[in-house]
Amino acid sequence: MNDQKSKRDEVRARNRKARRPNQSDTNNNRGEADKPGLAVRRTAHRLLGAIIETNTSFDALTDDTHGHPHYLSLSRRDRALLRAILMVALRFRTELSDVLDSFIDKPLPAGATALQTVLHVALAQILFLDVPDHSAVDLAVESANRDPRLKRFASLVNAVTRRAVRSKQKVLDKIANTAPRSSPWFSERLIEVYGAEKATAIEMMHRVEAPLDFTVKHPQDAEKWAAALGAELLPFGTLRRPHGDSDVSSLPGFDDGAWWVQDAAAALPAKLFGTLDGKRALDLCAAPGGKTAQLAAAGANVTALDMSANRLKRLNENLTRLGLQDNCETVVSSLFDFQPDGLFDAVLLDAPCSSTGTVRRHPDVPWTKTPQDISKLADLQARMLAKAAQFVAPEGVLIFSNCSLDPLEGEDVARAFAQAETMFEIVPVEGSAIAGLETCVTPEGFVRTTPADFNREGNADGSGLDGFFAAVFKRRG
Ligand SMILES: C[S@@+](CC[C@H](N)C(=O)[O-])C[C@H]1O[C@@H](n2cnc3c(N)ncnc32)[C@H](O)[C@@H]1O
Repeated sequence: MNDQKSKRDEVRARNRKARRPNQSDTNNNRGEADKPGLAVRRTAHRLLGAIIETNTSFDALTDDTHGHPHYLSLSRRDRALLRAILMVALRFRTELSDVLDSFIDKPLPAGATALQTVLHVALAQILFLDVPDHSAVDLAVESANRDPRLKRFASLVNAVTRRAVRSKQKVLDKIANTAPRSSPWFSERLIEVYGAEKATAIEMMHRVEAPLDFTVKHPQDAEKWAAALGAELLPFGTLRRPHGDSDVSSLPGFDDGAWWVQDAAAALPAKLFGTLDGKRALDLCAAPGGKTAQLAAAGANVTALDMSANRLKRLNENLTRLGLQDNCETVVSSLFDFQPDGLFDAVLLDAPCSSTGTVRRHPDVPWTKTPQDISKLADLQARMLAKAAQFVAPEGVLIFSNCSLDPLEGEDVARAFAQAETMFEIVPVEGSAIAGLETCVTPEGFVRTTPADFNREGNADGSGLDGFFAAVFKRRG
């Protein structure tokens, strides 16, 4: 448990970097501007409620163009505070519920979701963020007083939040010494798939913010850009910096198009093609384009297809910044409707998935996704893979990948494909193709990463990977 405690302390230290509330809070939330910091708390309540009650994704609600209107009405600084609050409130949702239960004599009334949300937002700030305790308490009580549904609970909110302030250290120690848990279905599924020990290691990593990883356009320049970015060059070519608040567009090399942000595990599938120079490559499900950029930078002539015009627009912007647009044509289409004028030497299907491999960055996933979503997505992926196979030239290579931790969306889809499609054979991945991550090659020759992999003793900031799956198939001649 000492290990857990030190990681826990690091989580707290890192989360404390979140900024203090903006005392000059200027926002358009009518009736809340009179009380500095109130609008951002009330928006946090609304958004957390939407995530939990209607399974709306955190990213959709906090999108800087299409996000929730109350989010868009906040200043830039308040948006950052709101995101920091929601991140910890979701990361530690189960633990916060336990704390709350231990503070009240009888359970909250049925349907008291709004009250629970106000309390979670307050506890998240008191326990995990560098926000003055009195602000967190006062603004929670004020929020309750201004909500007709919650007015009668204002004294309860006051009592619970003050108790959290008084017993903060004891509560944090208890959390540090308790095995991490997420939403019940998700935690149970991790144990079922990975066993209790690895599941705990994965959930421990889900408490910690992911580092910031970069892929460099020209691998021969990796050391130069590592020095310029203050990043570490990892054995498999990714540059890694501890997570920080820096705006990536202000980092050296951004304007030169020298690198792009991409988790180390997300960079693995495209590397498995080997030499691509001059080959015809098809990137199905391409946007926002991290893997398209890898294929284009490796010298392939890429066709990047995605059914989302908006996301392809972002892909085009990214490729233009990277100076790779001439190596790539884009197609807005569902892959099921795509009719290319020839076959491809290399086809990548980075399929839509439950994203359970990205919980470090998207702590809402265990609360917004369900086991039913996983089954539906696995069916869709199987159909997509069968379709993708039709675009592969004889002797061509097909790679199937996604960022789910669930083998229903990974290993099972790949195995079923290999059995059904006799024109294709599995090409077992060689450990040397992902040097430094050899243990992530499965006995069948697939790549399987989890956040508990690449765990470096004494370097929690530099540890971990997104959960990813990749399988390589070759079409017979
Ligand atoms: C996991 S994301 C791809 C990430 C991308 N490969 C990258 O590395 O940046 C999945 C993408 O699949 C696209 N998509 C979903 N269904 C599709 C379909 N039937 N045809 C084409 N694209 C689809 C989505 O719009 C989304 O952009």
